[in-house]
Amino acid sequence: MALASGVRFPARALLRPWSLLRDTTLGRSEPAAGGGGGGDGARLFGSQRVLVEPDAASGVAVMKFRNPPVNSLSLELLTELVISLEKVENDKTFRGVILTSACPRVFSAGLDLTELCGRNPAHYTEYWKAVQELWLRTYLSSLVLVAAINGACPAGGCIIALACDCRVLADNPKYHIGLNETLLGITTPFWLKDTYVNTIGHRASEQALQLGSLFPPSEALQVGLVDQVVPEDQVLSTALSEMARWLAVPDHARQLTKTMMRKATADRLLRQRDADIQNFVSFICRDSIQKSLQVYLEKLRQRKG
Ligand SMILES: CCCCCCC/C=C/C(=O)SCCNC(=O)CCNC(=O)[C@H](O)C(C)(C)COP(=O)(O)OP(=O)(O)OC[C@H]1O[C@@H](n2cnc3c(N)ncnc32)[C@H](O)[C@@H]1OP(=O)(O)O
Repeated sequence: MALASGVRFPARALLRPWSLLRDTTLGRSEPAAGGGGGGDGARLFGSQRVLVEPDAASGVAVMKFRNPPVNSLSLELLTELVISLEKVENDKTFRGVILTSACPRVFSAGLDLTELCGRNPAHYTEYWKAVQELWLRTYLSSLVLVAAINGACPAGGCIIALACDCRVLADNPKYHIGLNETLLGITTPFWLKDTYVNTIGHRASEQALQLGSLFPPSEALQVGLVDQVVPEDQVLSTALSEMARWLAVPDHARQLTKTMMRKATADRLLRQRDADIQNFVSFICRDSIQKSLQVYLEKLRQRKG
């Protein structure tokens, strides 16, 4: 699978990349974006953990994460997301994608902590490459990406949302969004910090990153982390209206402008991807970091209700 930024996929994906995209959505598709039929289109794009509901008429695909219970970003989900996005991007029918969750109450719980605990350096290397790849693929996408955030959106979930062009958040006080890495005893890599700064500014990022702040909807709107907060049942329709606004602009001009705005940030990572991986692997392998993550994961498992 030729991917621009060179992520290594699991062996079965390399041998038969589309094995990850076999249709598992038959009979389960909901109506597609813009009221069109998802039927045959859904068969083209669906995968086990990523449902894609394409609407060729509007040129918009709704991509839903389905990795229950909390859409944690496992290696498999990261891989399927990258492949699904690439597939939609390569189909010139599509000009926009709405990213949302098929799991109730959670957009994404962020990186899968079981991928970060008790594994070996080769696994961490593969995993971090996949994280980088998803970020590059979304951040530099020529498509319009709108996040319809219909649930909690911490850490890696927020990172996906930040890579989109526009964010619509459901107005539920439990749906917090932000980068809370410090509360897990880990730090945000420079390229995610840069994305935060680009979105909410330096001072707000400095404060929010150090405190590991997770913002409820009203505060997320105030700080500029999301563009709209709407009642939960209007998240998708609002995301579609936003999409229409962005698609009203000629593609070439919008794309050139997006590249102009984002290239420097992405280039900083592209110039030092290998060093960033080594940095991550040596950091995550430290005993103290492993301990912090295990304590956090244990607390999560014990915290019920
Ligand atoms: C250089 C160092 C590394 C830099 C990395 C920088 C970038 C990003 C980092 C990250 O993304 S780290 C992950 C941070 N994520 C979180 O802190 C979120 C943790 N989860 C929650 O707060 C809640 O689960 C939720 C998302 C608000 C949902 O709450 P809900 O009450 O609906 O579900 P729970 O009962 O809490 O969870 C159900 C089930 O899922 C497990 N789980 C939750 N989050 C994760 C996760 N991120 N990874 C793996 N597993 C997770 C949780 O333990 C429960 O499991 P069981 O007890 O049912 O087995």
